[in-house]
Amino acid sequence: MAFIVQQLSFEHANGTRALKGVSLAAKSGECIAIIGPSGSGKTTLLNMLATGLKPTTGMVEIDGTNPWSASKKVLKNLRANIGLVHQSPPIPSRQRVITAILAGRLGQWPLWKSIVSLIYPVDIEGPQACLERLELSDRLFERCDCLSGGQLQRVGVARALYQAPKLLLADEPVSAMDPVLSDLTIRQLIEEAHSRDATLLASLHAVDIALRWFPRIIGIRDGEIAFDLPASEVSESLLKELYSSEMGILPKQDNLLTA
Ligand SMILES: Nc1ncnc2c1ncn2[C@@H]1O[C@H](COP(=O)(O)OP(=O)(O)OP(=O)(O)O)[C@@H](O)[C@H]1O
Repeated sequence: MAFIVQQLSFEHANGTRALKGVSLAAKSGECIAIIGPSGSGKTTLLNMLATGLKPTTGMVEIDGTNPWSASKKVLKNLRANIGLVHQSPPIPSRQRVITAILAGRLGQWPLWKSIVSLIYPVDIEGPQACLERLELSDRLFERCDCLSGGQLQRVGVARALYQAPKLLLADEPVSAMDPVLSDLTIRQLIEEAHSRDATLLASLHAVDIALRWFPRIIGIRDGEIAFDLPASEVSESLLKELYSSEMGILPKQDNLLTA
């Protein structure tokens, strides 16, 4: 699902300007990584595309629709086609893994089915298949508060795979995983996007993973786009500039590529 944002700005209630005039566009089926220092605005941008935050100024258009001037019905349909993987999945701790994954389709099901799914699993094979892709199928009936941080993140990814959205947004989806599982999980997200011509936009602190898997890289710093380039054109000096501290301290290349 294509999207366009133009001159997008967002100011938090306390006056922090998290985004300052961001413009970018993505086509259906594109896979894009957003990288940048902590606090640069990555989560804010993803939340705006997920229609969870309304821009202070600027325009968002997803699949040709401005969510903030759309009717309730259109907005509901749009949201059912947008999946957001949170860095810390907002899953009630006592919930079972299967229920958490089924919740991915709450926006697509009629009300009665959504309510039943919270009490009784209305589908077992679907969630199981999503967990298998992430090597977690043995945890289908486990309670979420019995999982590690990295396992819980994979449940959040499984929920998005089960939802099968046309716009897949992922906010630091592998930050709690080891390198092997991080690679596996990102590969699954990319394959999912390719198989359904869905657009994938993922924020990542692991620059090596971003460069390895994503053809297009957007660098964001202090609420502004620093670069938007094919991965092959993201140079060491661009990365050093992106991550250099306000104090002028430059990161070592080794640190960037193993973040
Ligand atoms: N609820 C909030 N109230 C006020 N300021 C906020 C709020 N949430 C985030 N911010 C500020 O907005 C800016 C952008 O934050 P954001 O979470 O988008 O950055 P990020 O790039 O995702 O950071 P990280 O990599 O650490 O997750 C930061 O300066 C942050 O302190």
